[in-house]
Amino acid sequence: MSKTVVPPDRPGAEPEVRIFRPTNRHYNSIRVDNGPTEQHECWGYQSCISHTILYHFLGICTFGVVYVLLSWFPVWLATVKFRRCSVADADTILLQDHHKHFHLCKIQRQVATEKSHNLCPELKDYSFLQSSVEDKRVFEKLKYPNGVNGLHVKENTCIFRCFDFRYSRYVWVQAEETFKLLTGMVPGVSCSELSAKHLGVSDEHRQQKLRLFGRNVIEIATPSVPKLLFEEVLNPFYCFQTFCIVLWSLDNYYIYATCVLLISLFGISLSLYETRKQRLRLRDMVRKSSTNSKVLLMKDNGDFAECLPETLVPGDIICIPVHGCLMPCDAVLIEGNAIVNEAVLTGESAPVTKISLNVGDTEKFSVEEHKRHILFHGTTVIQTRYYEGAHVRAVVLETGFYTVKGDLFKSILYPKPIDFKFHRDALRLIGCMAFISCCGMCYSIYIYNDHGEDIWKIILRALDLVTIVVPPALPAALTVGIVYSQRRLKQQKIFCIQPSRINACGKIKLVCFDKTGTLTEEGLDLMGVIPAENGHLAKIVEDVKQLPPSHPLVVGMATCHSLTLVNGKLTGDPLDLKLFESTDWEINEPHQTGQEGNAVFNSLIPTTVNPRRTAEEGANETSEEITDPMLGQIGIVKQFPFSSGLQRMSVITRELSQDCFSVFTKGSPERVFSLSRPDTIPNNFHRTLHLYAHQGYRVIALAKRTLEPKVSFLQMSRFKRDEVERDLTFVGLMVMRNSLKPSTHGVIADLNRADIRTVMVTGDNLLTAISVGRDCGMVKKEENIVIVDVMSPDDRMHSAAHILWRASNSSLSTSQLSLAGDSLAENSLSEGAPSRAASANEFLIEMSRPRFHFALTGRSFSSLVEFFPELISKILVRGTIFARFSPEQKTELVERYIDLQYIVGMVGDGANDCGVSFEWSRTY
Ligand SMILES: Nc1ncnc2c1ncn2[C@@H]1O[C@H](COP(=O)(O)OP(=O)(O)OP(=O)(O)O)[C@@H](O)[C@H]1O
Repeated sequence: MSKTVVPPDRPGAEPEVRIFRPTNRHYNSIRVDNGPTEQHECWGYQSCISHTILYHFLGICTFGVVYVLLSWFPVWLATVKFRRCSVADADTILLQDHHKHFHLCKIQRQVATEKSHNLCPELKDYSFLQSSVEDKRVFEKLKYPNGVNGLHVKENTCIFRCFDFRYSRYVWVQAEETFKLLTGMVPGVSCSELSAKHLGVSDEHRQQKLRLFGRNVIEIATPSVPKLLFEEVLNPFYCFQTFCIVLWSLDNYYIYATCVLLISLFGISLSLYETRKQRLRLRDMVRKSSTNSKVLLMKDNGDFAECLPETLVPGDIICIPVHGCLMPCDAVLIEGNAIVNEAVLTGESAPVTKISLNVGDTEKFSVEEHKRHILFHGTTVIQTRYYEGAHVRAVVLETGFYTVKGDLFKSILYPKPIDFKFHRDALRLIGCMAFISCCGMCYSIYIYNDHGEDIWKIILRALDLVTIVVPPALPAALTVGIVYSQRRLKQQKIFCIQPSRINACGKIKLVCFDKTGTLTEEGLDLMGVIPAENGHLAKIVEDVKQLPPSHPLVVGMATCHSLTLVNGKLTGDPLDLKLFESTDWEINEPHQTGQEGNAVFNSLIPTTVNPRRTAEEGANETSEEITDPMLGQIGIVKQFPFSSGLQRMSVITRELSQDCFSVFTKGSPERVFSLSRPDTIPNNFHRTLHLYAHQGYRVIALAKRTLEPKVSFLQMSRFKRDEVERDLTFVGLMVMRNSLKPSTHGVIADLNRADIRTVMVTGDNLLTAISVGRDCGMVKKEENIVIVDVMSPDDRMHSAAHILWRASNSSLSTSQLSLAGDSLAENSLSEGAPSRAASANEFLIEMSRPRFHFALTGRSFSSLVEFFPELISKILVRGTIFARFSPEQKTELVERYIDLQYIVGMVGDGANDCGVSFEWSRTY
């Protein structure tokens, strides 16, 4: 620590003594967090006159060759042009990204606030900045008497250091002596803190934040043609080509040199044209999904004012219009609900219901876990639902490139470099050739010299050898090839956002398919419902209308969904739509029927459903029914939307003429089974599920719970998901037909012919997936499927982790599955038993003789990863059916295949495949 005496601000005032923490004066590097999983490394550099002179001297002396060479190698450029120093003192940093690529970034100094004494309360969200500013304030002021970035440095002005890298800003945190990625969302903020926000941000605070975060725009720079040309021409291959053309011209090979020149010019122009077109298309895409419409902003005094979307900053409170809007930022709903179309992010156009944050939820807020409360930038709000007289309000979380949409565009602009073996081998080959040409060069110099040739000829001949060994027209040929394939793909309506990956696609060895909506039709047909009666699943009822309207299965099908009326048309998840339509009930949304402002529950206006009345029923209505319009109407008062990971959705409903609330949960039979009271599970549940799933039907289960009459509306509105989804009463099953798409067979057959493995990874039931896998030709008739059940250790049963191998059909004889006399049932492998592990290996080898496929569920996959990591690769190379996989597991599976050196393609259609596709497009 060192004490510094700072001159007084006012005449007569005492000089201030400030204590500075020692900064890291060593030349070591620092690590910079770039999100939860990525880290950059930084080294500090400072401009210095001697280095600058050296740099320009070398550049001028070599006619610009040094400038060009150093622009390819940032580490050398930093060494030659700057002086090394600690990161705390640097004005330029050398940054190594998590792909191990180097970049040079200039450090900027920004003014944080004009009134430092207001800094603490105002910028309390950015306490890290505060420490940075506070420690440096006086020091910086003395250093920059003439102002920073055109802003006059007034008394008490604070300055912070930052650098921008790939549309993200990193801010220097003095207390931690590191740079931190700037995020709008305050790290560690709780849901209750966010939902308790009732007033907007002061104008002054907004100005400061605007300076910190920049304008709320996603502006993709389109480099000018000369800039692109410069970047394109300044690539080592084209420079080598120029060298060859000059050499051949000097050697009188005019025609050959002209030909290569023309080919190269053609290649460069074509690649320039395509690159620019690509950038322009991307820019237009961003613009199309952005909005310029004014936003209603809540001010710090509670008033509302209109503002331009580009001036929004994190922490602002905005009002979502009743009739929807295009979201200008990422914001979390704190009041009211919204129906959103997220197709721009997920590809799924079914409306998604977003609900406001629970007041009093002390949980830490996280984008992943609280997605259902977040309205994402670029998505369309179709409608809003609100408390009477209140606005639908949301707190801005992130703006501009910091939003999820911004992330998506950043990943397109800066894809993960492809580590392609082919590229590495090509470079090795060029290296070998260069070595051979060097040997040849030395030999020819020796021979020509021996023959007494003149020096000019010796140089020409020696260099000639290099140009012969390394083919100079290679880059032009590659460019033309890629552009041509891109055009052919476009004719097939296949658009490629990264043309350089086309070459890699030719090397795909395995394609993972999602099932529903990809291999099978998006729309499902309801085959029938199976109500549970007296602890038994009765016969299938094909027409739901045959059941009484008050039957819990019918009420559940009519209420447990997230359907909504958009312009009078019922829209939502196709599965929910089919189930609802089969009940012949109708749905009413108050603001759709012009009852805006009518509060059915005094505060919340819910969606209501009721059985459609036939003309005959209408005529026979009793006077009581006519006077009480609420009779028979059921309000959907709270929704827990469908989640792929949870495999279920729930609603809380109330019959308007009654007092108590009911819960309906609909989801995968396994999940509903685990949430239901055991005494309510029908005795033939497993048998019935097996029967239908085995034939490829999609089976959904429904369960119900009636909440106690004393539960008030307020208590109900505060219920968390796990508080209501328990102790359910099993109600019945819904069986749906899920037929293959007409093109599926052909595509799988084509891939099989091309010797590309096909794999299904789905969220659906294992038996349904196996059946679809057989139907589409992924598993041939004569081939067998072995189900791998990996059991976790069970303390109660005193059993270790073990694997059970089961045949999926009876055609697989026990002798085929048995090994060394073990019967199928006994063929289990226990953790920590080496002798058994060896037998498992043999077992797997045995399996591969006739063609076998493995099928496993997400739960078994997790246990396999945890308890038998050594078997993963063996199971994956034979694995074809992966069922009940959560979106995260789908991503993990693709990564595991990549680790096994497969080049993987992923075909999916919905939000639950987005993680994989997004990851894959970055990973490969
Ligand atoms: N709208 C819904 N309501 C309740 N449960 C559903 C709904 N949609 C699907 N499910 C259940 O959740 C499970 C997982 O769904 P998910 O969307 O992850 O995968 P999937 O649609 O079955 O298959 P795929 O991954 O091939 O698209 C489904 O198998 C089904 O049992």
